[in-house]
Amino acid sequence: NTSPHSAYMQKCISLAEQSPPRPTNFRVGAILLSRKDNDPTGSDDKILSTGYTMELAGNTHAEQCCFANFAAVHNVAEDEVASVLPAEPGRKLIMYVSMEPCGKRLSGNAPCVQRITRTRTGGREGIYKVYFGVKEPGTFVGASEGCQMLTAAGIEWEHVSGFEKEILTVATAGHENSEAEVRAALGERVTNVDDI
Ligand SMILES: Nc1nc(=O)c(N)c(NC[C@H](O)[C@H](O)[C@H](O)COP(=O)(O)O)[nH]1
Ligand SMILES: [Zn+2]
Repeated sequence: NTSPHSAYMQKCISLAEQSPPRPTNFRVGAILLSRKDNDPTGSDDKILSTGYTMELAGNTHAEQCCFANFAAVHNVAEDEVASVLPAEPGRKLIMYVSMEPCGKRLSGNAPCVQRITRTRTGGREGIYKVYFGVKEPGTFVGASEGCQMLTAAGIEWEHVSGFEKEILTVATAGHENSEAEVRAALGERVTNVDDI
């Protein structure tokens, strides 16, 4: 039985490729889905929403757009998305993102970890686990703390390896010296995922 992670990571990369290149952020893609418990191949997955950086007007992140798109379909604002996310017994909400959700944003806008954590308000289970393809490089905020913040919020996360170079190349396409940045980020990649 094959794991579905690689296929979803490749889908996140194709989503990220739709993002307009900018020197001031990363091009990222995100998928929100509902997965049946004990379904390791994701054979019964239900895709709920997708998003990519700047898909929606303004300085928007992939995860933010993913939530906003779902919220819009259910006639609520993005910050109310928790109230319309499905909460079905025997199923979990899972997010795939090409890059580690941000814990801080230079713009000061709400970071995506906060948006993910917010899905758990009102006693709702919300997002259960986040899969990402690469840690956020230090370009904008230095050492990223997204996954530590997810852990602190009781949200599981997992690094899906094998796509780092591709994800970083897409993410930094609008940057001054994308190649050097990718090389540096790959160099700074921790050898032991547990050190992430
Ligand atoms: N996970 C993630 N998804 C995105 O869609 C995106 N653009 C980033 N990027 C993280 C980076 O840290 C911020 O883009 C900079 O900190 C600038 O902040 P703004 O984006 O202007 O709020 N990270
Ligand atoms: Zn973000």
